[in-house]
Order: sequence, then C-alpha cells, then structure tokens
Amino acid sequence: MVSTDAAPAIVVLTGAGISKESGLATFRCEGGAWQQVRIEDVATPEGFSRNPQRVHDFYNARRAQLAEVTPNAAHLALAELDRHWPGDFLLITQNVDDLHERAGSRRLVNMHGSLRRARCLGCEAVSPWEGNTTLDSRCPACGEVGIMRPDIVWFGEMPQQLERIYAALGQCELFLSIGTSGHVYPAAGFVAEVQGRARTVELNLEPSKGASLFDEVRQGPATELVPEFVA
Ligand SMILES: CC(C)NC(=O)[C@H](Cc1c[nH]c2ccccc12)NC(=O)[C@H](CCCC/N=C(/NCCC(=O)O)S[C@H]1O[C@H](COP(=O)(O)OP(=O)(O)OC[C@H]2O[C@@H](n3cnc4c(N)ncnc43)[C@H](O)[C@@H]2O)[C@@H](O)[C@H]1O)NC(=O)OCc1ccccc1
Repeated sequence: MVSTDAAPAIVVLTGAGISKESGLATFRCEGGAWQQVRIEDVATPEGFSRNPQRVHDFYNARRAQLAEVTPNAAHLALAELDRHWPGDFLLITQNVDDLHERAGSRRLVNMHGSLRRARCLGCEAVSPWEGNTTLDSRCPACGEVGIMRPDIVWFGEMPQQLERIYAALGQCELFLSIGTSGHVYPAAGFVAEVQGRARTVELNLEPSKGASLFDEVRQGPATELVPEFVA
C-alpha cells in the first residue's frame, strides 16, 4: 500500500483505539476511562493540587494494567514500518501506555507523556518509573520527597515535543490517523495542518469528529486495517 520508491515523509498519529484490542479501555467509548472518572479530578493540574492521592491512584492503576497487556498486530505493523522505512517517519501517540515502545517503535513521540515516567516538581527531572508514585516518592535526581507526579500531560498543559511534531507535520506527504476520535487539541488539529499538502488517511472503528477532513477514511478494527495498509 505504501511504496518505498521516492519514500514520502510519513507522519502517523495514534489514539486509544489502537490499544483497545490489547485490552486497554479507550476514553469516550462505552465503559471508557472518562465514563468512570471526571477529567477535572484526575487529568488537570487543579485536580492534582486538590487531591494528589486520588490522581496517584488513578495513574498507578493504569500503570499496573500495563503488565497484563501486550502490543497487538497494529502496534507491530507500525514498528515494522518504522524499522524499514527509508524516508522520514514519525509516530506521534496520544496514548500514555508503552505498547508502541514494546512493539519496537523508535521514531516515536509520546505527546501526552507516559505512564513509564515520573517528574519532580522541584528539580523538574523526568525519571523512568516502574511501581507506584505516592505522596512520599523520592526524586531519583534531587532526592527530594513528596513532590513527584506522573509525567503525563494534563488538560491545560502543553503537550511534549511540539516543535519536533510541527516540524514533521510541516514536511509530511502521508498523514495516517489511527484509533482517535479527534476531540482533543492540538492533536485533533493536525489533519487540518497538513491538508492540501499531504495525502491524509484515517483508519478507525467509526468516523472521527474530523473524518470529513481526510482524503480517505477506512472503518474497522486497527489490528486488521493497519497491517493491511502498511503491507
Ligand atoms: C476536551 C477538549 C475539547 N479539550 C482540549 O482539547 C484541551 C483544550 C483545548 C486546547 N485547544 C483547544 C481548541 C479547541 C477546544 C479546546 C482546546 N486541550 C488541552 O488542554 C491540551 C492538552 C490535552 C492533553 C490532555 N491529556 C490527555 N491524555 C493524558 C492523560 C491521560 O491519558 O489520562 S488527552 C487523552 O484524551 C484523548 C482521548 O482521545 P482518543 O485517544 O481519541 O480516545 P477516544 O476514546 O476519544 O476515541 C477512541 C477512538 O478509537 C476508535 N476505536 C475504538 N476501538 C478501535 C479499534 N479496535 N480499532 C480502531 N479504532 C478504534 C473509536 O472509534 C474512537 O474514535 C487522547 O488525547 C488522550 O491522550 N493542552 C493545550 O491545549 O495546551 C495549550 C496549547 C497551546 C498551544 C499549542 C499547544 C497547546
């Protein structure tokens, strides 16, 4: 589907839908994460200052879940494409799970952070993090206690590596969006950013909010559509 001669520059954007078939709930679908909790309480800086234990519990539970899931055929197909693509390639994920990394993706940006990292509110150091973050976690860099937070981008906070993202969008010739509903910005605005300059394709279980902006929309489960598209 994607011919290597001339190797156009590719940008791929993924959302929660790509990890659904690995067993991780999405946000807005039936039984999704945002059905169970209020975004304001767990995914905003205000929610963290109001009740940090609540937020630690929310992300500790999601981090623990990672041990029960594995990358699926869609994650693996994108890692394969990254490994062999001779042209520019960037995979931008909104997901905070580690399934793209575990599938072998390397040219990857976690624009909303990762459950596998924690940040110190004192020295701002970002450290790899296995177990739980708690009210008395110690910063591996400055040794301070009690000022660690999950390295997750909350609503109202600036996404990570935006410069690298917009540089790649600025020269991409194929923009592929997978498993995202197109509700959250700035990610939901990327297709408009490349429209008219790049070929744009959406692979999603149901059309996203921005589906009309894409040249091509294919509906179906990511584990079927993605391997077929990159084959
Ligand atoms: C709700 C929305 C209206 N609000 C925003 O967008 C806000 C405010 C805002 C900014 N600009 C705007 C413009 C207009 C309106 C509002 C705004 N944005 C922000 O606050 C952002 C920060 C937002 C990040 C928040 N953190 C997340 N995640 C980490 C936390 C956590 O994970 O706990 S967002 C979180 O929700 C989003 C969920 O969306 P999806 O991943 O798409 O999941 P969803 O469940 O919605 O959909 C799943 C899809 O998959 C499909 N699917 C399901 N199963 C399958 C399957 N099997 N196969 C294929 N597809 C499938 C379904 O059909 C569905 O379409 C993801 O981004 C996810 O990361 N920061 C910011 O703007 O900073 C300033 C700034 C200024 C200038 C330039 C840049 C920035």
